Amino acid sequence: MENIHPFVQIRRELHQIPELGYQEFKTQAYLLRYLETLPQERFEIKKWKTGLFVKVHGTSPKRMIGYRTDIDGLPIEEQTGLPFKSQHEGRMHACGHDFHMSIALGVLTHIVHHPVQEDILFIFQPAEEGPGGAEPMLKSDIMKEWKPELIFALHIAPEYPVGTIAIREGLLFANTSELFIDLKGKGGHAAYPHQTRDMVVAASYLVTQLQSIISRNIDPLDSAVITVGKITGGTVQNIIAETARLEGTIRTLSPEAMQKVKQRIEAIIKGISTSFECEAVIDYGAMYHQVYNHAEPTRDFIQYLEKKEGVNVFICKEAMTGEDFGYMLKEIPGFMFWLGVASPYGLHHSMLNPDEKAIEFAINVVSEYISQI
Ligand SMILES: CC(=O)N[C@@H](CCC[C@H](N)C(=O)O)C(=O)O
Repeated sequence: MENIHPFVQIRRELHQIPELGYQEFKTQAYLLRYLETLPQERFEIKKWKTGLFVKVHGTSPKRMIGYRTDIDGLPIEEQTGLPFKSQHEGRMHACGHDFHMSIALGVLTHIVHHPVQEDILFIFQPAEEGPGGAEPMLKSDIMKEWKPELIFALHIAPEYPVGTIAIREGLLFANTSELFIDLKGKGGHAAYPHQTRDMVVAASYLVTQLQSIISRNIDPLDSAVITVGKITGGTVQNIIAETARLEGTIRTLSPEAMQKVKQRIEAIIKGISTSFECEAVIDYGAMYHQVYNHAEPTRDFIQYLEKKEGVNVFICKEAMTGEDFGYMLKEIPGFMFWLGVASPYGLHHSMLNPDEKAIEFAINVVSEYISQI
């Protein structure tokens, strides 16, 4: 029989029950059940919506250190065919939050059994993929009372091998904003387009015009992304569509570029509604502040990693991914890093299959880092 590492087993169990933001009821119950198996006098738990705060007591605390993990899954139908694949139809841990949680539980367990001087606050945060849990958790009464002086988090990185930690001082992840555009024209018979205002055609022009913002309005030495991930519209093949909806996301390397992109989107939408005689409504949904690693704690962490055997530290470029952990770093000094998990398929892919050896590696690296702070 295969000898499975206990936190790999936990990852596999969590992998089977992915839930969307603020619906993480089974996940929260799973985490609580696990915490019941540990010596209760060593920590305090406070529930926050579908998330949790767990404060592990230090031996003679002078400050509190925060370690945050996200807990939600994505609306993706898993295609890995793994024996422990998602049991929730149309839901998948395709961004590694199952890894993040099992690593956090592994570190928490280590700290419970090997007490450290400082109080350690484990933050199990819902809704990272949207609509965002970090900002409201930060503003909660619990975090006013339990406010760490240093905070950090990790994210799995399919493109790096196990053993690699990628990090940089300053900007790590982009500013993000969701983007929803509803178009309303006039439907009708497919054979009489002149009597209608076709929103499939309007939406098609709109998608290509949006891309011109990136190529013509953003400084080529700066960077921005507009991705339209979903288009819906119309009812059947021989009826002209009265409505269409675009769902997407905007990514920029600076808050200023985000403002510029939004101004241009609004100008383009005005043009579309004039030329296609339609109504157009924009909703920006959830916005995430950039993830900006503070210099001193990042340098300290890199120095710690460089001394540690078996760790390959890679100073990476910034990425256009978003993370609402950026809100926590806006208020509290700290950092985020990428953890190599060597998967041929990337984040948000239905075949994502990270190498589970990264779990034990990360538990060891993070536990030891906390122990030596
Ligand atoms: C690490 C990661 O993949 N994060 C997500 C965050 C999504 C924020 C929001 N729903 C948006 O799409 O703007 C990402 O897609 O980068």
